[in-house]
Amino acid sequence: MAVTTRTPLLAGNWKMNLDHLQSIAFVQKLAWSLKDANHDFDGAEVAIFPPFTDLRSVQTLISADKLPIHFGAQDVSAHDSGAYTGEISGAFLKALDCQYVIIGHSERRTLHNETDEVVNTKVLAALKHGLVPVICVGETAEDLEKHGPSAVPVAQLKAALASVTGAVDIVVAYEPVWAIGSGQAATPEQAEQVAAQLRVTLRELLGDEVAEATRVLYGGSVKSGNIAGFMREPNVDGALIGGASLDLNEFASIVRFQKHVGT
Ligand SMILES: O=C(CO)COP(=O)(O)O
Repeated sequence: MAVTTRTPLLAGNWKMNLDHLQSIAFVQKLAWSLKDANHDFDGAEVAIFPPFTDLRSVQTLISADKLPIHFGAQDVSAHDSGAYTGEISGAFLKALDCQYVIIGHSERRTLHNETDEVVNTKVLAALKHGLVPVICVGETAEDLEKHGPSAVPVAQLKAALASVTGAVDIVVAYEPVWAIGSGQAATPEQAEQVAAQLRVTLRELLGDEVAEATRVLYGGSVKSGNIAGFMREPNVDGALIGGASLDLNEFASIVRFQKHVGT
């Protein structure tokens, strides 16, 4: 059996919370808190996804103080530039040192009618601009009842990766829609089952090497009280955390649950 060398990723999706001043205070306190706790930043990567208007402030702080915290945006335009009022180009995000961008979050799929095709064009745009897409997939409660746990997430991943080839750097986040913000997280076994299927899909589409290297995260009502269970699962390489990432102590506690790499 292959040994995993994937570095776990604990990522906070702030959604539409915290302005740029609040984000600066939060990132400073988070860095102090993790440093105080001797967090092994090489053993578990920490990333935050603030609103667009915070990114410049976060970039400046992280770069000036050399904080070992990664960051990304919550969305990206499928287009490079032009008459697209309100949209943000991947080139602009790259210029702000964003490493990641969340694509296809269920809130964008439902509130902004993002189809699988739109998600795919955004994934291609992210890769073109050197950003790592965090591709979100997940089934609704109705899908779960009708099609079982893996069918919809696997189909969404296949659609998101249309025309994607080669040794790409991507992250996949399995976020069951019924678990987001509901307080009702999936069980670690449920998350593992779907994560394993997503990895099989990655293997089919992009080959063994990419499938082995790609982090598959679980997201949906992750808290400090349930993170350990998810981190024990072999195919779950971290978490995408919403509500709990806005609470400094909660987020710091979640981040500190490290998975042993290389076993
Ligand atoms: O949507 C999520 C992260 O992207 C999960 O949100 P909650 O952790 O608030 O359930």
